[in-house]
Amino acid sequence: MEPKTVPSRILTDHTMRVQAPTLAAENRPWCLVVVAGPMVGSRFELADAVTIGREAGTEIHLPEPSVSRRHCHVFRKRGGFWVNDLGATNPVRINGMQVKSSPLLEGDVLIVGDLMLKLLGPNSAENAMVAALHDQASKDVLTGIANRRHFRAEMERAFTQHSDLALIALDVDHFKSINDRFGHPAGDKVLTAVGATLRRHCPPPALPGRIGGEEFAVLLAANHAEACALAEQLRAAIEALQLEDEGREIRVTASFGVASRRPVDADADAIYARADAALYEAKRSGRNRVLGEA
Ligand SMILES: Nc1nc2c(ncn2[C@@H]2O[C@H](COP(=O)(O)OP(=O)(O)OP(=O)(O)O)[C@@H](O)[C@H]2O)c(=O)[nH]1
Repeated sequence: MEPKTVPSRILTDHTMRVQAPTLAAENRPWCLVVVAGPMVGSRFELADAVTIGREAGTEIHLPEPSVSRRHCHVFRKRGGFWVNDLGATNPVRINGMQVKSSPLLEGDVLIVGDLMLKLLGPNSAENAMVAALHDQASKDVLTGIANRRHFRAEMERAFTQHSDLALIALDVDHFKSINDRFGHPAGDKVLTAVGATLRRHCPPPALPGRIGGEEFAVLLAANHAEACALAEQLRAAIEALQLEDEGREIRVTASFGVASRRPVDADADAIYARADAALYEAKRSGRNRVLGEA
C-alpha cells in the first residue's frame, strides 16, 4: 500500500522569506535578540518606545565599550517599528547599511556597536525558540523560579535602573534534619513548596530566586519597610505550609534577612551581603524570624 503523505505548505511573505506557521497559542512580545557579538543570546522584549545604550537606566542596557551612552531609540510607528540614531560614535546600521532614521522590519538585523540584534515578531518560530531557551537557562529545575545565574544577572540589571531596591535573603531552617528524617525526595517537596510560596506572594516585577540548596532570595523595587513587611508575610506563609510525608507532618520554617540600597553601594552585591549578614543574625538569634540590616 502507498504510504500516506501529508502535503506540506510553505508560507512566504512578499519578499519570499519563509514564514513560520502560526500557532494560535503564540503571541509573544516583539523582541530584539543579540545574534552576534558580546551578550549573544540576550533577549529584550520591546515596549512601545525604548532607548538602547551603555548608560545605566536605558531600557535596553548594553554595557559595552562599543555602544554609546545613548545609542539609538526604537519606537512604534504606523504599526511597525522605527529606529533613530541618537548621534552614536559607531553609527547605527540595519542589515549593514548606515541609517539615521529608518523603519525596522521583522527579521532585520540592527547593528549597535559590536552587537547584532535581530528583530523577532510575535509569531516567529525563532522568537518561540529563543524564549524557550531563555526559560530553560534562567529557571531552577526543581522550583521553577529564577536560578542563581539569572537572579544575579537581574540583580545587577535592577541596580542600574532602580534607586529603591531591596533584597530579601531566606534560608529554610534545619533543612538537613528534614532530609535526614524524611529522606531527600521529601526534602525536595519542601523546597518546591517554598518556591511556590515565593511565586504566589511575589508577583512580577518582584523576582524570587533559588540561590542554591535551601537558600532563596527575592529582589524587589521597594523601600526597606515594604520589603520587611513582605518578608514577614513570606515567613508566616512558610510556617503555615501543611506538608506531610507518608502521614507524618513536616514542619517547615525559614529565617529571613532584609537589606535595601544605600547611596554608597557600588553594586548589588553590597546589598546582598547585608541581607545575608542579617539572615545569619536571624539564624543565630533563634530562626523563624525576619531581621532587617543593622
Ligand atoms: N533534598 C534536597 N536537599 C538539598 C538540596 N540541596 C542541598 N540540600 C541539603 O540541604 C542541607 C543544608 O544543610 P545545612 O547547610 O547544614 O543547613 P540547615 O540544616 O538548614 O541548618 P540551618 O541553616 O542552620 O538552619 C544539606 O544537607 C544538603 O545536602 C536539594 O536540592 N534537595
